[in-house]
Amino acid sequence: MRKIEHIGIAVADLEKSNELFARLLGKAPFKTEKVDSEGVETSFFQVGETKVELLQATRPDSPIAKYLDKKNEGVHHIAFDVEDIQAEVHRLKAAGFEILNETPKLGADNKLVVFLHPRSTNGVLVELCQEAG
Ligand SMILES: CC[C@@H](C(=O)O)C(=O)SCCNC(=O)CCNC(=O)[C@H](O)C(C)(C)COP(=O)(O)OP(=O)(O)OC[C@H]1O[C@@H](n2cnc3c(N)ncnc32)[C@H](O)[C@@H]1OP(=O)(O)O
Ligand SMILES: [Co+2]
Repeated sequence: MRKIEHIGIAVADLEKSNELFARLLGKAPFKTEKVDSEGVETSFFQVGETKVELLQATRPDSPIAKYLDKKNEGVHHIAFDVEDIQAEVHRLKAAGFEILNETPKLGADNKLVVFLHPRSTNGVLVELCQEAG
């Protein structure tokens, strides 16, 4: 794991949260992107070497909609940048972590992504990211 690639924040209203985070960080998001496979619309703010990813649900069965049904807006996941995502999946599986998708899927910002179940990571949803190339 090389660095924190992004921190994912679940929000109810992306437009309002974009304004709030733009005021907080003193800059506009550098991109917005819909990821239909996850049922989310995202926006990204660059903060030094890492990013803040805001996520709004686009449909009721999205993980973000389900999360906000139970919890408040706030930190939803931490994403780590990895050099070889398949090697990390094998390493983490052997170390006893619960991998949610062993086959990496295409996420936002041209990244291949894998998630670890929060029940195996002290209650924190962990995402692994590798540049898709
Ligand atoms: C934009 C693409 C991508 C990127 O490129 O960056 C993204 O970031 S997409 C982000 C959205 N996608 C995901 O989150 C995919 C992975 N998540 C999942 O597969 C599911 O959300 C889950 C983690 C398996 C939970 O789903 P499910 O079991 O159906 O939900 P429950 O509501 O029943 O929760 C079970 C259990 O897990 C706790 N939980 C759920 N989400 C989180 C979370 N984000 N952080 C911490 N804990 C979480 C939930 O509270 C339940 O706990 P208990 O009540 O104690 O059982
Ligand atoms: Co993410």
